[in-house]
Amino acid sequence: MLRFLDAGESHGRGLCAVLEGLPANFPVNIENINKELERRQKGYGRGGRMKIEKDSVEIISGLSEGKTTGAPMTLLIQNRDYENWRLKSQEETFVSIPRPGHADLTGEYKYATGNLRNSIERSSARETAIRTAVGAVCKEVLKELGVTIRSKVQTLYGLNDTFCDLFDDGLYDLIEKSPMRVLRHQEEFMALVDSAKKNGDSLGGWVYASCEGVMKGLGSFMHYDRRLDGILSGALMSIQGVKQVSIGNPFYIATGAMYHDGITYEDGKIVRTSNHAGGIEGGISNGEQLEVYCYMKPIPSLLLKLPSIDLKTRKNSDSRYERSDVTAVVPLSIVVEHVLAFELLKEILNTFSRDNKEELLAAIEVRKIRIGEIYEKTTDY
Ligand SMILES: Cc1cc2nc3c(=O)[nH]c(=O)nc-3n(C[C@H](O)[C@H](O)[C@H](O)COP(=O)(O)O)c2cc1C
Ligand SMILES: C=C(O[C@@H]1CC(C(=O)O)=C[C@@H](OP(=O)(O)O)[C@H]1O)C(=O)O
Repeated sequence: MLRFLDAGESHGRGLCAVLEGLPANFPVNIENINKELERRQKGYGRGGRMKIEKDSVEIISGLSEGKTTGAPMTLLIQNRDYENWRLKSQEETFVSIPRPGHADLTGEYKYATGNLRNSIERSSARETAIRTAVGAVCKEVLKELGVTIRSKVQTLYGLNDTFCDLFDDGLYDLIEKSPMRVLRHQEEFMALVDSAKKNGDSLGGWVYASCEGVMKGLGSFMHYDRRLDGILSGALMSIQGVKQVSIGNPFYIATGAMYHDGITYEDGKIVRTSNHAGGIEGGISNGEQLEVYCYMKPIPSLLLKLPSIDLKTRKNSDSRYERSDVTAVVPLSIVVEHVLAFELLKEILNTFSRDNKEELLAAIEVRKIRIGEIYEKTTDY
């Protein structure tokens, strides 16, 4: 079974992960992983931290001559900001006023360390850097299996009536117009971020990701915890700030006749007439493009004051601000890709369960041949 654990605090020495269960003989190019880490750091609306960090991964186990060996893989990312934090005094880093929407208060309810900084450090989305590195390794394997993943920002600050594509490389295409509001250009995205920043406010929004080449038959309806839609949405919901996940377009409200994807034969092959299901039916992948949408709430660190409390004085207080992103929808889209990469590879290995590249490719091939044979033979269904 493919699994990983990660560790590390936002301003500690760094982040690390141990990824176990990779089949042997898959090439892993560290440059490709670093490119993904760089993509995750970009995006208009990021705060000062991203000017300090320049993420790159060190892989200290699990690779030989650039290929997986089947051994556990250990990944490390250093925090450059550690140099600025390590000499800070306890008073400087002490926090007793929780930010509404962040993990400051709930973490203290649970761990009771007496300093909210401890919750802030581990709950931070800094952790998504190492999750992206893990997912980038999985992407390397998926590439060999013919699976590719892309993402884009769908809309800013959660307005369901704006449907735009904002790719992290800056391309911006309108895919559907709304009479209410249309974000036409990247400049408009930037203007919205600038205005939120000026007002001391923050923004959330929707991102979209698609996976091509996903083989039919991942996941299962045999038990609730094996359903692919449940597995993917649980993992995506675990990303810091994500509050809604949809398999298929959540904005497409339609009747059954409009919604459900027809099944037809074309040249002896089963073909779907549309893909509103987003690639999963009955908890199992149907071989269509896998399409997911995630909504991120607005960033909780705001200059604008919200009601809060001071746990030290036990009095009401304005909320406190600390250095922050205004919006993180662009990096979120990259994180979503990598969370999907890990989960998809895990499900592929759960389904085809092989220990090396050659046997895994052969097992996938057997399934494809078998499905092809059924299509040819079974004209009666
Ligand atoms: C890539 C990324 C960057 C983020 N940057 C910030 C930030 O700078 N400031 C902040 O307060 N929250 C930021 N967040 C969101 C918080 O981490 C998140 O709201 C918090 O962990 C609580 O989320 P939850 O209620 O979904 O667990 C970021 C999230 C992501 C995915
Ligand atoms: C460090 C990252 O994101 C951080 C996530 C985050 C939060 O509260 O979640 C708060 C900010 O950190 P800082 O308090 O150091 O400015 C973001 O920069 C990153 O994405 O690598």
